[in-house]
Amino acid sequence: MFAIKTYNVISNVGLAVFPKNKYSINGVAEPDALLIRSQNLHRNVLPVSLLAIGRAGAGVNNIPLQKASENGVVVFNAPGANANAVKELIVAVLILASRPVIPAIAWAKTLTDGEQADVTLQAEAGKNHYRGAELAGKTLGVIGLGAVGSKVADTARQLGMNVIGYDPYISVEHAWQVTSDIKRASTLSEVLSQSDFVTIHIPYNEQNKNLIGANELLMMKKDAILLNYSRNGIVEEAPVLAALNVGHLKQYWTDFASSELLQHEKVVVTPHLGGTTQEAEDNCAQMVAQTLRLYLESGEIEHSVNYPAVRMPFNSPYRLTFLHQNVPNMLGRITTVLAELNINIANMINASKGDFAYTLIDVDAPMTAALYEEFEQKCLAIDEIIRVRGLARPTQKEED
Ligand SMILES: NC(=O)c1ccc[n+]([C@@H]2O[C@H](COP(=O)([O-])OP(=O)(O)OC[C@H]3O[C@@H](n4cnc5c(N)ncnc54)[C@H](O)[C@@H]3O)[C@@H](O)[C@H]2O)c1
Ligand SMILES: O=C(O)CC[C@@H](O)C(=O)O
Repeated sequence: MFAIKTYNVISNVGLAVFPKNKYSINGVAEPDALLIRSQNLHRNVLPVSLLAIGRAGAGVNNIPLQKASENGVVVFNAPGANANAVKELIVAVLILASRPVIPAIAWAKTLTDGEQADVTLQAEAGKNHYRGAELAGKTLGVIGLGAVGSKVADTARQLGMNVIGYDPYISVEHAWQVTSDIKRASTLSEVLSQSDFVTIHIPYNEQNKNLIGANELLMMKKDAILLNYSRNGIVEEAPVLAALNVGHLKQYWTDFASSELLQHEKVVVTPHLGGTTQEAEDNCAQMVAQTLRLYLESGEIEHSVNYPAVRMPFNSPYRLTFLHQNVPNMLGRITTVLAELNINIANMINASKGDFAYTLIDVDAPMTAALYEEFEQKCLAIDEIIRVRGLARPTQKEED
């Protein structure tokens, strides 16, 4: 049995991925895996039992990645699984930022039939106060052309907007997805200075902390509108409020609340709604539950943010897995341990990601508990090996 502990509201479509005869959900204090959304794990102690963390979403800034890597905890996310939901919300925000639909609806609700004019006449007479502007022909700057940004850029083009994209680290996969008729900016200032709207779709990390501050706001057009549906720490709040106060920035729309922002009349805060659609919650939970299950049962890694992707079908009924540091001669040292114990290798694979690496070795013969214990002790005596697991190929019945 594997034990999963969940935090936040996780869709049942995701939880259904774990068969009840093989998994307990929220049954034990020391689980094999956590399945979370925005839960902040930075102050949590990661139990020794913990093999994996699944983030049902894109952003992983709520997870202590370095600590997880060093403790042999593989962290998975659900790349792209909520991108359509965010894109649709951004389209709504662009429209609502250009047309005063929300105040107009609020005003219409106040109308009552009068002696001089009924509500129809009053609505016609008052609508001029709620004149908006169209998106077509305006310029949208998109910072980050990953799963969300590439979709936003595409849809904005379909709405007739000019689009300038900025992503110096774009992946080949996303480069293929981005519509070819957007302008590519090679600097942040290029995208900021030319856009009527700027929308940010990048991860929060040390490098992107405060990416948009006073200097960057000054580069923006007067009366531009800024959207932050990525993370709060990417945009510095105080200079944004100052720019709104002096009329340099027209509006700030964000998915991340703070009491200062909520007070300001030119700020609109949505309560972290980007990925909050039924479809996105189902997609995210299902994708990450499947990768958690794959890792727990077969040792294979897909969509991890801290360890490399490694796929290898079982070549024999027994498998050994090694999470280790990415340093020279690890394979030599691991295979030496196996040779010392007279264990024959049927197949193996090794890959690395940054400072960490992963090796899967299928072995010919089953290992007795005593032999496995000896093998594990020898492996863990090697400082650079972080975690070792022994797995048996799931039977067809178990896979069903
Ligand atoms: N509001 C929400 O509910 C919600 C939902 C989904 C994602 N998000 C946030 O949006 C972020 C992006 O999501 P995604 O699915 O598109 O991720 P993604 O990994 O597919 O794309 C991120 C892109 O940002 C680029 N990038 C990184 N740093 C950059 C920088 N300084 N300048 C320009 N580009 C940069 C990367 O190269 C990548 O292409 C997530 O990390 C998360 O924080 C929020
Ligand atoms: O789980 C959520 O609702 C938030 C998701 C979003 O912030 C993400 O990074 O994917």
